[in-house]
Amino acid sequence: MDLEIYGTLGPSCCEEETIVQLFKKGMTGMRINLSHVNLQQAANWIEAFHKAAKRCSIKPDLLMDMQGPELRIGKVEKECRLNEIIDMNELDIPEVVLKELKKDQMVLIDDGKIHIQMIDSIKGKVVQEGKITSRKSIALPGVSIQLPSLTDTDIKNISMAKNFGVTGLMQPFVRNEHDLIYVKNKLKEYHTDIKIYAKIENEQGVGQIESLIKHCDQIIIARGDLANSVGLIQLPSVQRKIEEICKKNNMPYMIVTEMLYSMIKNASPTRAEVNDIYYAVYNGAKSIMLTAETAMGQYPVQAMEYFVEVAKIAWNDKKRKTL
Ligand SMILES: Nc1ncnc2c1ncn2[C@@H]1O[C@H](COP(=O)(O)OP(=O)(O)O)[C@@H](O)[C@H]1O
Ligand SMILES: C=C(OP(=O)(O)O)C(=O)O
Repeated sequence: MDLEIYGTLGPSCCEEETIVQLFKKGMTGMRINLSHVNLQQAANWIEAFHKAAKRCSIKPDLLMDMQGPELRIGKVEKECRLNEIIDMNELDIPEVVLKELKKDQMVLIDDGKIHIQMIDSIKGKVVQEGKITSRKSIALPGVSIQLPSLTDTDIKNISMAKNFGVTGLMQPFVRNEHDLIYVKNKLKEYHTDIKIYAKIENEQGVGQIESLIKHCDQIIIARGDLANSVGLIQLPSVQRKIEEICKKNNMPYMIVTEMLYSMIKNASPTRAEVNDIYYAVYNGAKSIMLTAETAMGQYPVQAMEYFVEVAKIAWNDKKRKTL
């Protein structure tokens, strides 16, 4: 089966033994999210990853997901209750975001799980409640904040990537071809030949896909942030549009985020989730990826088993149809 199946490295799956189990279920590679940790800090996890691969006699992919122009809150732990009034300074928000806050601006935190509506430039009212934890994403719908393609930490991580056996770079919030050309040149500077995966996470990226294709190896439909930008109810339609552009251009693409979300807490998935995996693969995805399910979920190995088994059925059905 020529399908790439990824998990995300995190506290729930960082032991060598767990990674061995994930490989045995059929995982072909892992992603490390460098918004939560840098390569040096993750050295033990990455060593466990390579040892596990050796024990399973496989050569897996290791993708590093950069910080890039993505906005996140700092180190915070806060339960936000419906209608509670919050002082936004408490959330350790980047300065560039604080500057944009004004009455009625919506603020979406953690891939849109928590919604805060500003009542002035400092205080906001919780209109969709939830618990905020450290380094979650923050988005201001309708506001475009210009940030560099890579952070200083990203560049340090690129300089170390080869030593850690990284095979691919996931570039977040790709806005135009210049983001990818910049990344490609940075990789060249450090003599790394690692592949580039372009994450499409907002409307700007969706509008640019055709121009991105010649500068990357794969397009990623990163549904977490993408849904914040296009609106959750538009997500399936936008996903289909990206898939069609990729297929028309023979461009491999990956589908990621919340594919087995309920398995963060439950030992088996929902009917809707297994359908999502099946149609992602049946419709032509080259790669699929689990995120929080393996990184911080309670059932990382069981989640991978469902992921791989459903994907295999879809892959075989697709092959039979095209014969
Ligand atoms: N390297 C890590 N160290 C600690 N926690 C992590 C790490 N990677 C992921 N996690 C946890 O798993 C969650 C889901 O992972 P991921 O989808 O990569 O993050 P996010 O949604 O924040 O971009 C994160 O929000 C974080 O709580
Ligand atoms: C995978 C995604 O990116 P991140 O985990 O950085 O939010 C996503 O937005 O779907």
